Amino acid sequence: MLSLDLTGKRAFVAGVADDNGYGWAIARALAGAGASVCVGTWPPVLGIFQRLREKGRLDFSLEQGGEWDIEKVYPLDALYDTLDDVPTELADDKRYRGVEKFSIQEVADALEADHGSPCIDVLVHSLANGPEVSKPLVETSRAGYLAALSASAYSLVSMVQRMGPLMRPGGAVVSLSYLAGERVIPGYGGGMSSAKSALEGDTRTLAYEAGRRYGIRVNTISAGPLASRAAKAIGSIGNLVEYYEQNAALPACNTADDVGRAAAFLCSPLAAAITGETLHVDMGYHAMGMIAGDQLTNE
Ligand SMILES: NC(=O)c1ccc[n+]([C@@H]2O[C@H](COP(=O)([O-])OP(=O)(O)OC[C@H]3O[C@@H](n4cnc5c(N)ncnc54)[C@H](O)[C@@H]3O)[C@@H](O)[C@H]2O)c1
Repeated sequence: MLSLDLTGKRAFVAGVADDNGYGWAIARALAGAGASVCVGTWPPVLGIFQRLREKGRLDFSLEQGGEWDIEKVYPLDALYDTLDDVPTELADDKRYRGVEKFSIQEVADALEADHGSPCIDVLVHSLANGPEVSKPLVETSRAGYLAALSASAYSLVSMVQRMGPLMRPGGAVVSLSYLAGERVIPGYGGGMSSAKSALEGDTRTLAYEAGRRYGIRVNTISAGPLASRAAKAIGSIGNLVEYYEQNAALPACNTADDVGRAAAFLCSPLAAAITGETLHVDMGYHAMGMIAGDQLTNE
């Protein structure tokens, strides 16, 4: 039988702060396939994530039964490449108090110090941030647009640049994109649609460059809507889920675990020839050119 086996592999999943989002579902699927999983958590939500974990409020169950656990949580703010990029004002920000070594390079150094080099087989980028996401693009400020691109797209480039050297040949990178990068989704503003376009374009270029340099693959998953903490902050996510349930090719909305399993496949040897790809995991919604009428669904 073909098996999706990641035994003996280590994954670093950036963008995990609760058990609702895509990052968690991907971590769970990777662990279910046998990988050991480290996560990167944004400092402002690190304390709450650690408290949830200590109090046993995170669902560590595996789909096939049994439980998994996180190998190590690393604080990570993907806006900053090195310690020199961290603004001094952050020292006074109580959300960052007591948290150190959270720039991308410092996390790469910490991974190397903990596990040696090379030490990573799977690198997951499951994070995004756009301070003006609720503003239409046409009303977005330059600062808001660039902040969205910096947190949500350049962060992938920086992670591959700084963690690629820690990856074993045959390894794989996966990020999370959204249909707004290629089609108009009203309400997904603030330059976030531009950030997803950049993420998908960069996936192709990085597939070539990191493929030649480190022998790794780089893909992105364009996922359907999920009521994660980040998506709830944007609002109207419930309507979007309902819209997919009515109008996707398969009339349903994908689950977080659907995306988790697809990511685990992309990171496994089963996908050894797949790189530079944007894989839609959205019940085929992306393929629709016109929404389905009842007469078609009832046939
Ligand atoms: N939820 C959806 O409907 C949907 C659809 C398609 C794609 N996505 C993408 O999936 C990915 C994960 O999002 P999610 O919806 O699962 O929400 P989520 O809230 O679970 O994950 C987003 C994570 O990004 C982290 N983050 C924000 N700014 C950061 C920074 N500067 N440095 C490090 N981490 C930072 C947050 O703390 C959070 O843990 C994102 O790229 C998102 O755009 C989400």
